[in-house]
Amino acid sequence: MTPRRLLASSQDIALFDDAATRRIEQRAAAGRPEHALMARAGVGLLRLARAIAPHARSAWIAAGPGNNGGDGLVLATWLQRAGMAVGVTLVGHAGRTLPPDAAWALAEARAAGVTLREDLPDAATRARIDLGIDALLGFGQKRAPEGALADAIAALNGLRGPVMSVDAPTGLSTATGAKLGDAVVRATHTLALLTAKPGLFTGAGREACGEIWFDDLDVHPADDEPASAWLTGAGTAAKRLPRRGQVANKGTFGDVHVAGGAAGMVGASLLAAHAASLAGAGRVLVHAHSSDKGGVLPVDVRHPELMLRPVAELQQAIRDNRKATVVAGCGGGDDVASELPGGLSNAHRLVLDADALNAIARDAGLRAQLRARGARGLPTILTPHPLEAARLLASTAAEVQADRLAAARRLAADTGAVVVLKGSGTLVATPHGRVAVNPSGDARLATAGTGDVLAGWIAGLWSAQPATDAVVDLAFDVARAAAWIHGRACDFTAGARLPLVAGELAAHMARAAHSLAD
Ligand SMILES: NC(=O)C1=CN([C@@H]2O[C@H](COP(=O)(O)OP(=O)(O)OC[C@H]3O[C@@H](n4cnc5c(N)ncnc54)[C@H](OP(=O)(O)O)[C@@H]3O)[C@@H](O)[C@H]2O)[C@@H](O)CC1
Ligand SMILES: Nc1ncnc2c1ncn2[C@@H]1O[C@H](COP(=O)(O)OP(=O)(O)O)[C@@H](O)[C@H]1O
Ligand SMILES: [K+]
Repeated sequence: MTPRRLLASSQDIALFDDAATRRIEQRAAAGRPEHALMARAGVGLLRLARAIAPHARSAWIAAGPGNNGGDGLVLATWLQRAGMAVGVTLVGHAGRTLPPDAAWALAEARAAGVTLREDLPDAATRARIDLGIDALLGFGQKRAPEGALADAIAALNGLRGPVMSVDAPTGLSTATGAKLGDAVVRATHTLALLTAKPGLFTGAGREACGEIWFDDLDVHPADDEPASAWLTGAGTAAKRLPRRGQVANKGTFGDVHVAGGAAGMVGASLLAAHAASLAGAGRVLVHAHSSDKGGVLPVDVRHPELMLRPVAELQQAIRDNRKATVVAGCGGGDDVASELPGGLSNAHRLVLDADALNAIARDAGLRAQLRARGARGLPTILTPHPLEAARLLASTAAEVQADRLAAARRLAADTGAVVVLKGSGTLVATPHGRVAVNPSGDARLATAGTGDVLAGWIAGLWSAQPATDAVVDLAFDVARAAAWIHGRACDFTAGARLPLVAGELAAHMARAAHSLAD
């Protein structure tokens, strides 16, 4: 297999944590001649290096003390043989015994006449480098790079041309996507080797990696090892597009009730409601708290299909329609708390966002009710951003971000709900520990109200699904599909520099969904 780009995959991609990658590496090495895997890694690196810098005449490789450095040395040998001016800085080698594969790669580089040094290239030399290679540390890194490693990272980040990270950017945890310290390589391209690792796709990973490519070294890792997590592919989102059969009527696609919209925040509930209707719901009813206080419009004139109803009608409506989907908390304020006991007991499908999550974080009784729902087979999807997740976990946003996968898994297990942990590389986790990482979207979504649109889209898409699959599987799929379309909407805007305004997001999501159906 030649290296391939991962972020635009149609299929889900298996991700493997460090322990699983280690097992895969050991099994693969045992069945091959000595150094064959590392030699094969060098071929993949050469192919991508040629693709990203086809006219490069000089390359600088920063090679660390382990097998990641070994991969870089194999690449250095190939580039040297191809006639390129190649310089290698060996970082952290002094006083260490190299692992056998890396020692072999060093001997090969030396034999090929590669210039090996221990100091960094000076400024004048750096200005002439066409391609930088970060082969300092890969998935063996567990602590912050310091000293000579940090200096080499700074030198790589100061290059004017492309920088390719071997397997992972140095300074990034391949397991969690968190920065290990202050020094992190900011690559233009990263080639994941052998396995795709979750940390590349979430938290600080995307920013550090640049374009992410993958070469499985012909090992097919998923054959013998269960995936630790999955990267969502377009096919998963396409699979959940509602089918609108010829004889369907609006009842086929269900009702969504939106509970939220405190004074000054009515827009949040309308954003969610509009998204729910575009995503597929048959009818959408908005119960905004401010309407009871005389503050709401009798109609959303831009979206007159939305039915604006008093809050007082919500509980009865949920009891009367046992198939309704409820989304609570968007622009909720404190008032939404009073709707939660009834919603948690009776809503057939429940999406909880923003202030509904904050209310549950404050109230042990509501938390117990949430868990009891799951035990009764009633599915819930929670859509926290990191701070809301931290409140539910009695933790801090920084702790959540330090290991987003663990936080999402723990919250899902604690609550019995499917958890959508938002942010760069949104995660979707089930109570039994399944995790999907969303590859679409970028910081154009970092504007007020885009989370309300996501919650509403989830509810609308869910409402339109027939109840054929197991409840948790369906909730997991719907959340993954909605997150994928939400991110994909970025590609339907005018350009990369301007934000995606929440009021226009659902229409862009509809375009993204249509492009999937084509
Ligand atoms: N074998 C093969 O055939 C294949 C290998 N492959 C390649 O191997 C890479 C993994 O290699 P690896 O296990 O040797 O770990 P690597 O990331 O090079 O780190 C080296 C050592 O550095 C140390 N260290 C860590 N952090 C540090 C810090 N902050 N500051 C200072 N030191 C630090 C730490 O050792 P410690 O000091 O903890 O004893 C660590 O063990 C993988 O990413 C891929 O590129 C693949 O191509 C598949 C084929
Ligand atoms: N840098 C980013 N990359 C990808 N998605 C992002 C980024 N920043 C924000 N988002 C997405 O935008 C949405 C913001 O939601 P949220 O934080 O709840 O804001 P709000 O409450 O204002 O709606 C989430 O879906 C989040 O995943
Ligand atoms: K690296």
